Amino acid sequence: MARVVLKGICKGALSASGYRGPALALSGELSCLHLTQQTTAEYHSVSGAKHARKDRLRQESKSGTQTETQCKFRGVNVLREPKFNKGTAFTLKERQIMGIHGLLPPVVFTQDEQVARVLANVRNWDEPLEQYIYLNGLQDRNEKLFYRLVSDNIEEMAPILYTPTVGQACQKYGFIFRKPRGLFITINDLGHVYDILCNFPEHNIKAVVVTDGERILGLGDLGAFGMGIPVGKLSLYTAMGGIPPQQCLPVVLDVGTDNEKLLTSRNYIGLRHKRVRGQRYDDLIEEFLEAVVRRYGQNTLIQFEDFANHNAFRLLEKYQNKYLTFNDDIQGTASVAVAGVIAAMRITKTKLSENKYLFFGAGEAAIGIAKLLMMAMEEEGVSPEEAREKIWMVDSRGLLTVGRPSGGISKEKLQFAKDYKHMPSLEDICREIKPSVAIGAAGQGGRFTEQFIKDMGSFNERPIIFALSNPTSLAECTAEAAYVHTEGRAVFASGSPFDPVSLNDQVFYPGQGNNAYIFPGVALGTIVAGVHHVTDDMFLIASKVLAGLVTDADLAEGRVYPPLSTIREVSTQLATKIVEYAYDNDMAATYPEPDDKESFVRQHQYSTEYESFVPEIYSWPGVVE
Ligand SMILES: NC(=O)C1=CN([C@@H]2O[C@H](COP(=O)(O)OP(=O)(O)OC[C@H]3O[C@@H](n4cnc5c(N)ncnc54)[C@H](OP(=O)(O)O)[C@@H]3O)[C@@H](O)[C@H]2O)C=CC1
Ligand SMILES: CC(=O)C(=O)O
Ligand SMILES: [Mg+2]
Repeated sequence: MARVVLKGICKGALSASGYRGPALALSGELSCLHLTQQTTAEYHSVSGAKHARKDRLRQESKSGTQTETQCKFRGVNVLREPKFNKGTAFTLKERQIMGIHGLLPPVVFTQDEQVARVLANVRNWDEPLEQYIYLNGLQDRNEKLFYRLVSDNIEEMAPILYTPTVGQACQKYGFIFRKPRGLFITINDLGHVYDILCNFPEHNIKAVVVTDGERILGLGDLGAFGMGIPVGKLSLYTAMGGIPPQQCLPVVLDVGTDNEKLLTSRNYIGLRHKRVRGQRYDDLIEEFLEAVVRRYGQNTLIQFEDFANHNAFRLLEKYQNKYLTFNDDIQGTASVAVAGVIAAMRITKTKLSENKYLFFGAGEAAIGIAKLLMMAMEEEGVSPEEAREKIWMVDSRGLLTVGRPSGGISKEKLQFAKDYKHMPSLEDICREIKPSVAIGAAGQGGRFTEQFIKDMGSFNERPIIFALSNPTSLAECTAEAAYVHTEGRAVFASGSPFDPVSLNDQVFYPGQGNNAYIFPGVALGTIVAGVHHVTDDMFLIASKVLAGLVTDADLAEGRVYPPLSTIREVSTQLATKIVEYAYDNDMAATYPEPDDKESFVRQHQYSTEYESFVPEIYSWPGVVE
């Protein structure tokens, strides 16, 4: 059996310089030591002894830039492992070397040809949910092809993998469940959470998205079915932000559900009891966070997603300075909405502080937006009191007022409560306040009625109307309604995508005011810089960068966000600014500080290009194939 010490192993991936890795058997027991091209994608921040060892190993190798992945798969297992499988794109030589010759049809396709085929397949399905299932299957078979398809066709794929279809997928998660993805950690696992994390096959996790499933989009408590959300968000981490999929971990914390329909459904896949609340719930959260840090290091980003209001705010307050964590529904949403408003100011030619804001909804999204708006207004030079005065909020009981007759008011709401008469009707409030900006985030579909929109149009030359609730069915109004009832004068954005609207020979392109414009970039920036915690400043920076990327041509078409097709570049720019901010403010733990932050960010991004599995030895002089 021929054994060689390889200098370079992966054709095209390694220069032949200086590698002193393990010997590679070239005969029957071939184990392919595969060095990926995510060269500097390992972080120098401390993330456990194991990773420190890897870092040392890497520094010792002269190239100093190679990540190594021990690929123990050969034979049919190569085809079964989505991160290595190339399907019909394996070359003849690779098929022979890896013992898969004959297991595939003889044709060898390029990745481009494969993309054309899978795209046609997606389009062949009539129903978005069928397309979702097909895409999940592809992700489970051939990860690079999946991400290439999604990244190259993001405007078409995002509504399938994300809102609105992901909402439908969550509602039917038990029915469409094929193969597990991520970790299901239950309240019964208290005391053993770390052990469960150790069961996850990937070891270099940098980003966790976690939900307890209690407020999935605007669809309410979906319990363990909520897993579709972390899975979908993390697909966007990769497709939109370029964070490698092997560094991403979706988690559902299953503490039960209060959704009676699910509790009695045969298809329900979670714990069949009411939600556990109180101390045991808090213990699970605490143990989970500690276990993540113990397993993957302090600089692991943990995104809280779709927790119910009563937990979201208090958990954010409790943990935001202790862990590298943020709440996407509060902070990510705030950032994208404020970006949209900043961009819209170029249309209305006003300052933020010259506007009056009416929020329909006073929950995570609305309060988060209002607080960030205040920060942005204060940067314009107004006092906190003056900024606060501009903000009016409506919840399920009507206008937020200090003197509410019963039930009190939460501390988050109190800061925006007005000393004003009780007013229950949104339309009446709108007519009384005469806002220039209306932001819907109440999960109550259609509540921006024709009258409401017309009223907004009567007070303002260019009314700003954001219907941010998800999924589409819960949007406060459609794009068409916003444009039609204002004769095309509305500046409109929505949380879920709407098609362009033609009106009087003009086409309007509604913006998608969704936190997906923010979380992939902010996550990428915080991870690569190795920051200890995420600050509100970072979200305001992200707002300003995002708004700055909106061109005059975008605005002329009615867009207050850059086209989604540019999202990878948007995320890269966001991440670059976050990295710059982190170094400028002594928050970065990744050393040495890179001179060129943008290329530093780009070096960490995932490539969907297939790599060769042909050991470089085959190109050495004198080696007979
Ligand atoms: N576009 C985006 O990126 C995002 C969109 N969202 C969407 O925003 C919506 C709300 O999410 P979130 O803020 O987290 O949820 P919360 O549960 O925290 O807040 C919902 C708010 O809506 C209010 N509300 C409910 N029913 C009514 C009603 N009939 N009239 C007036 N107000 C009402 C609630 O009032 P009360 O306080 O009295 O209960 C509460 O203040 C969801 O649809 C979600 O999908 C969320 C995050 C991101
Ligand atoms: C977009 C999002 O995070 C939500 O609707 O909850
Ligand atoms: Mg959410």
